[in-house]
Amino acid sequence: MASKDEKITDWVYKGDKSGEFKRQQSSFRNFISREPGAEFPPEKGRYHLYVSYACPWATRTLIARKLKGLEDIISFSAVHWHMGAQGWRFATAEDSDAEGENVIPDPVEGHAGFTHIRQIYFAANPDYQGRFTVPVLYDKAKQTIFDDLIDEKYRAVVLYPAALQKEIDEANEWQYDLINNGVYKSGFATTQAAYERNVVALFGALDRAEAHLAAQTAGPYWFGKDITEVDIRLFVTIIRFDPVYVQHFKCNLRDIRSGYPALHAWMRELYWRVPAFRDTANFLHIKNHYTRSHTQINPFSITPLGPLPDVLPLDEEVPAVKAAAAAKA
Ligand SMILES: N[C@@H](CCC(=O)N[C@@H](CS)C(=O)NCC(=O)O)C(=O)O
Repeated sequence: MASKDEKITDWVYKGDKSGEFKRQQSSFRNFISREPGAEFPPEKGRYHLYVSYACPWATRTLIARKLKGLEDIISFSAVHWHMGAQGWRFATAEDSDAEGENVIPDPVEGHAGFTHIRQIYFAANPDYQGRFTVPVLYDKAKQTIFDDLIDEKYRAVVLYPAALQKEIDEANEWQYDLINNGVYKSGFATTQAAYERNVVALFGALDRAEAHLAAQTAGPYWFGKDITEVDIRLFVTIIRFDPVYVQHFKCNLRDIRSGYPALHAWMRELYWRVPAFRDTANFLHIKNHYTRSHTQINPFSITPLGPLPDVLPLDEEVPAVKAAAAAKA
């Protein structure tokens, strides 16, 4: 946070006249490495991953963990979907509104009595002054944390192949700023100008993604036949787009299901045919978190029911798309 009197719920820094949301840089930048003598070597049971099913950044680590078969190596738990004045909190035995795999109190030894993610940050650094974000990777051996996950850490063989690294980096650069973060910059904007600038840029980037996928004939994924980091990073935003971002963050120039056929097909391919994507998409957490935590946007905390279903089946289209297809045939 920029200063001590900044609150968790101040998404735009006080005194920032631009009205623009600026996501902070992570400060615990540690890396697991196989190099001999590495400070953080890969080790079964040593690391615990804290996530929120609501958070796109956290969900991409869960997807990567599953795709790379790390489930027996790195344990995980998920926080409750509600983020209040103290930030993310752990679920308790009394919570009956947050179903999902491992939505549990802090399971790490030595963390008895921990109620919030912030306590893990302070245990790692009592003078920590930043935000308390997920995902967090906790190192039980060194009792320290990582709060910046996929960039380098999961970059091994499959998801970040050498032959594609340049193209992956290029795609990540515009997609991160304009799409992943673009929805937040649109939704958290506190001036009309900041909103319009960001929402127009967001849809320009979606058009670019749509054109790329429409031209991809080699396979269903971003680069054709193999899933890479780009699919993971883009998916976590696109899967939340219709259920949340269209209405909650006012990203409503179009929606995915009626306005972006290639993105829609790509997203559903991942969701319906690749368990790592479907199993980590928890719409209860996703919808409730945004609509009931951001009370500056939605003061009555009413969660819209639609659009229904959260994700259309592979062989179903919205009526307008069906009608257009019928007219063409
Ligand atoms: N450093 C993290 C940032 C992730 C992030 O911004 N997470 C958001 C939720 S989507 C969060 O936990 N925000 C809590 C806060 O800012 O108080 C990463 O890149 O992995």
